[in-house]
Amino acid sequence: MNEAALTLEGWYALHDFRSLDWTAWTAADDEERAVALEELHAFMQEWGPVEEAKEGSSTVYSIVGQKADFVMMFLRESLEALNALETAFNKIAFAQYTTKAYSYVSIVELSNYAAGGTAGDGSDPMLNPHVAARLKPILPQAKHICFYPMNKKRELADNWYMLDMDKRRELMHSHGLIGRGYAGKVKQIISGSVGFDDWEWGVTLFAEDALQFKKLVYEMRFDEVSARYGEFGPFYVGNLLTEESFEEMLKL
Ligand code: VOV
Repeated sequence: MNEAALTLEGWYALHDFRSLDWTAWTAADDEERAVALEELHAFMQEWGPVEEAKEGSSTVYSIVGQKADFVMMFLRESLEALNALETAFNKIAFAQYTTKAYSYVSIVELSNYAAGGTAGDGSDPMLNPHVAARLKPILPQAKHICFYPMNKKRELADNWYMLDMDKRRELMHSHGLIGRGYAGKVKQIISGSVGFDDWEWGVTLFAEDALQFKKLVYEMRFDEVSARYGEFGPFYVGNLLTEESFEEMLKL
């Protein structure tokens, strides 16, 4: 049997994409809208204490284009906690003015291809602050988000899972080098979703300049890992929503 890469897992992730039902929102009266906004505010107010307690991280971005209107991204300790969050959202009055657009379930993942950092000596990798910060990341309040799911190909001629460990490590090294060229411009969170969702990984990118998403993803297309083995799902791109800008977006 071929050697699987060892993976470390951190927080579970839910990307919860919703669309606004503008017909229902505009048909509601001022009081109904006020109640909905108040409950949305209360829902979002709970995110801060969770982050302070280091039990997770949360953020919300608008989505540009027709695939969705906004995405709430949650990182939590367990699938139960993610489940409780989506149910809690569904119960608030504001949710009645939204429809479900898409969702993605995964877990923040680090593999041992780039050996440095991932402990192989039996010690608890979470004791390494760099590893801990990667696996349980506080989501940056970057202006833009880009999310897409992806697979590594399993075709007869091009099968990632049939490559030996040394070859995969070599290819991932080159992948990492391209990524490093975007240090300070793009922050990536890679989450594994084999057994959890329809693709093998979720890729979440954050940047102050959205153009850097295009530059990075394009450059990576020429790297063998992506050029030969990458398969990509739908792309979602959007803008950071604060409580204020979220309300502004909903103002009639
Ligand atoms: C923003 C920069 C950036 C940087 C620095 C970076 C580096 C690295 C390193 C060092 C490693 C290996 C160790 C680990 O961390 O697991 C990875 C791992 C991974 N990556 Fe990456 N990646 C980036 C960015 C980055 C992008 C933009 C994509 C999407 C690919 C594209 O074509 O659209 C991606 C994908 C992945 C995936 C799916 C994995 C897991 C592969 C597996 O088979 O297990 N990644 N990645």
